[in-house]
Amino acid sequence: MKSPVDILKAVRSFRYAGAGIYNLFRYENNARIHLMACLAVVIAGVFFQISLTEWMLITIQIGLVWAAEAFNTSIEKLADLVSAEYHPVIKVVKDTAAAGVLILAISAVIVGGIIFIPKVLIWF
Ligand SMILES: Nc1ncnc2c1ncn2[C@@H]1O[C@H](COP(=O)(O)OP(=O)(O)OP(=O)(O)O)[C@@H](O)[C@H]1O
Repeated sequence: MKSPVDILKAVRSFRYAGAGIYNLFRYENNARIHLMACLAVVIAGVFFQISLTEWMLITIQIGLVWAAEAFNTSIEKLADLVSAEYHPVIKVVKDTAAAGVLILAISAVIVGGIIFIPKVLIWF
């Protein structure tokens, strides 16, 4: 009887996704900026000993921004393949995909501000 779950296929999918993550941080400038911002937030989280709930909120925000960056990069690559020349529709496609990243990045900054600003203000 054929197994209902193809483990090898799942492992291969993980490998492909891993290659995607590697390419994202290796070649995409914005993804590297988000990686550095993430490291800064994790260091700040450890320094200020933030709560479990705050860690969960920050983890969700980081995941959302990275996922948006991955989708944005994927759309950009596909758009470049579809039309290397300037095209007004490609402009809308790329600008809208970038807007998705920006919206989630702003939300991450707001959440980070709500968590960290009161902790910094205690010093003053
Ligand atoms: N083929 C195109 N047709 C129309 N506008 C384009 C085209 N390529 C890029 N653009 C415009 O330039 C902007 C930047 O596009 P680009 O692909 O260089 O993205 P990027 O964010 O600089 O990413 P990367 O540096 O990773 O390639 C787009 O948001 C869009 O406004």
